[in-house]
Order: sequence, then structure tokens, then C-alpha cells
Amino acid sequence: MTYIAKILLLGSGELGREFVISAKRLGAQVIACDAYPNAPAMQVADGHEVFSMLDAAALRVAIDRHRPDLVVPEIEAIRTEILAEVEALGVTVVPSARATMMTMNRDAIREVAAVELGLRTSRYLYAESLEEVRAGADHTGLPCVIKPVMSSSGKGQTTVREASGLEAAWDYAVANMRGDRRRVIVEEFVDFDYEITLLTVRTRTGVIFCPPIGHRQERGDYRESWQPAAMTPAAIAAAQDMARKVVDDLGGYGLFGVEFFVKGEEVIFSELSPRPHDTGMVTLISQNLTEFDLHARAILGLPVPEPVLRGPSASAVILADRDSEAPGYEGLAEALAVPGGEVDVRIFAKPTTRPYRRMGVALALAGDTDAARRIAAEAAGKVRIVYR
Ligand SMILES: Nc1ncnc2c1ncn2[C@@H]1O[C@H](COP(=O)(O)OP(=O)(O)OP(=O)(O)O)[C@@H](O)[C@H]1O
Ligand SMILES: NCC(=O)N[C@@H]1O[C@H](COP(=O)([O-])[O-])[C@@H](O)[C@H]1O
Ligand SMILES: [Mg+2]
Repeated sequence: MTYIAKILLLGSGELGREFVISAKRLGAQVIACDAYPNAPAMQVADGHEVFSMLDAAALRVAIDRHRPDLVVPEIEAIRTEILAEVEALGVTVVPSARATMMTMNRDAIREVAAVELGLRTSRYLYAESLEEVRAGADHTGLPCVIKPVMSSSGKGQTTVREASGLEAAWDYAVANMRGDRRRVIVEEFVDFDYEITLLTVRTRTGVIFCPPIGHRQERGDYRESWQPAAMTPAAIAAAQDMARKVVDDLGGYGLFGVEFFVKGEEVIFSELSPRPHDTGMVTLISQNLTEFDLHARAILGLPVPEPVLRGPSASAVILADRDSEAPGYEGLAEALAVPGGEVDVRIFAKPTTRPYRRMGVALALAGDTDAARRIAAEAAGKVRIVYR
């Protein structure tokens, strides 16, 4: 069997699992890597490797052993120096080693967006000590949001409403940051009307956009998303213009999840993922080609048509609330029987649970996004995790 490409997937969670399915349908071979065995994407891949993506030596060994055509990051925390090293040797890193490095560091991507490209962002300052955090808050005003420059899914993030909270926020950020740079970004709190992810695909023949995805976050992590998000044509055009500038600057091919805050007619760039986005899981039901199909096509150099929206849709997450070693699931039949629209569920089959760990997602398509959100939330609530 000759595959159209050999892919080494770095990170094997729920997003990777759907990507593997999309890539394999097109004839690719995928070796899925993550720090623990039996990760979601490993369950559907051609092969797997277990090591920490932050372990430079182990990452290099895996790349040298498999000699992939494409290295596809699925998580943010990766020893990106190795990606730059192998890119220089001719391996294609998706979308590019530079893009993975820049987006892993909030300060790097913020400098590109705010300074080089002149995009509208929140006011901000970086800080490496409590004194600098105080200076940052003076610059942004209160409330402000404090985040480690290296972190994701809201880890180490605090919204500070009074100056007395700055010290605890700094300590929390330092305790929960990834990597060894004791550095935070102090951001002006944006009192947005709503926030969106604009899935943006950079292809060999141009840039393509999906309809905007609205989402709601708690503790810096996504709870529900819906598509299309109601936006004025001017606001969509502003977001598309900024997204295009950022992905063209980062370069390479693939799908990016570009995050914006919207207040009135004002669209504010927040950050982006150079890979499928968790809020984009709604496309598993909403679009003829999902965000994973689009990513696979773009990186494999295949034609990427404009995706067609099947109808107003929503996703709602299924979270664990405690630790367990062998979780099971009940209530699937009730979830899939929720009336009012099309309903589907993805159970990620992660081998263990921990509080707030995302274990599955419910999907709904209905007459409008409000109905889809209601149905998705109800279906997610019907799925019960059995802890043992
Ligand atoms: N400056 C801000 N003003 C208001 N809300 C904010 C601000 N920064 C972040 N948030 C809220 O926190 C969420 C998470 O922030 P952000 O996307 O920067 O963190 P993250 O850790 O990179 O998350 P992820 O990796 O899941 O995208 C945002 O989607 C938004 O809801
Ligand atoms: N916001 C980023 C995101 O959603 N990433 C997704 O979560 C997985 C890690 O989950 P885990 O922490 O439960 O192993 C990642 O592998 C990716 O699929
Ligand atoms: Mg984010």
C-alpha cells in the first residue's frame, strides 16, 4: 500500500482524532504521538508513539524514525526548536515551524499582530515581576486579564477587578505557566458583546473563510459554540481582513482558528491557533467539509472549496467532574433522542478523567442557532460519565 503522505501528528486528543479520520479518508498514513497511551487519535491512527512533545530528544528521535512527509502539531506545547531544525532539513511542518513557535508564545504573536501588522488588540503590557504587573495594570486600567505568555485553555489566567487581586493573579500565573519563562501579559479586560472564532484556511490558491463561530467560555475554556454567529457584514469583513493579514504573515498551508472579541462595530483581535480549534468542533455537524477535512485538504495540497453551511448548529461540551481511571458512559440513547433537530455526539474515549477534562461533545443542527444551542446543551446534559 502506498499512502499519499505520511503524517506525524504531535498531540492526539479529540481534535487530532477527527483530523486522523479526515486525513485517512484521503489516503494518508498517520502516526499519532502524545504523552500517554491510548489517546483519542491513537485509537484510529496507523501507529503511535508515546513521549512528551516538550522532550526535544524524544521528538527528534520520533521524526527521524518515521521520516514523515508532514509534521502536524495538534497541541500548543511542543519543543518548537526541533520543528525548526527538521524544517531546515526539508520536512514540512504544518503550517510552518515559525507559526507554531509564534503562536505558542503570546508575546510573540501579539507583537506581530499589534505592532507589525497594526491590528486592533486590547491594550497590554508584559510583566516579569509583581512590580511590573502593577505597572501593567496601571497601563491597562482595571479590570485587567493576566495570563502566562505560555499557556492554553485558560491555564494560569485571572481577571483582576481590584488592585488587591494583582499579587494572587501573578502567583497563580507563575504557578500554572508552561515552560520556563516567568512572564505574563497584562491585558485590558474587553467588555465584549460576544466573541468569535473565524476558521481561516490558507491554501495554495488563496485564503478561505468559514462562517463565524460564536462561543462561550468559562474558566478560560470553551463550553458551547454555535455557527453562524450573527455579525454585521462590516464586522465580518473587518475580522476577515485581520485574519488574512495574520495567516499570510505566518505563512504555510492549513486551517487556523482566529479569535476575535466584538463590541458594537469594533472587532478586536485576540489570538489564534495554527490548527483546528476546539470551538470549531461545531463544524462536525454544521458544514459539508469539517474544519478537520479542510485542514487535511489544505496541508495535503488538495483542492479546498468554500465549505457549505448545512444549517444553524451548535456544540456543547461534556466535562468530567472528578478523577477516575476507567470511565464509562451512560445516557447516550437519551442524548441522541433529544427532539427539535439533528443531534449527534462524539465521545472522545480518553482513558482517564480529571475535574473539568473534556470527555465528549454534543452537536445539534436546528432551525436557528438558539434552538441548536438548547438542543446541544440538553443532549450534553443527558450523557452521564460513570466514574470507576
Ligand atoms: N482581554 C480579555 N478581555 C476579556 N476576556 C478575555 C480577555 N482575554 C481572554 N478573555 C477570555 O478568556 C478566554 C480565553 O482566553 P485566551 O484565548 O487568550 O486563552 P487561552 O488560554 O489561549 O485559551 P485557548 O487555548 O483555549 O484558546 C477568551 O476566549 C475570553 O473569553
Ligand atoms: N484548546 C485546545 C484544545 O482543545 N485542545 C484539544 O484538547 C486535547 C488535550 O485534552 P486533554 O487535556 O484532556 O488531554 C488536545 O490534544 C486537543 O485535541
Ligand atoms: Mg483562546
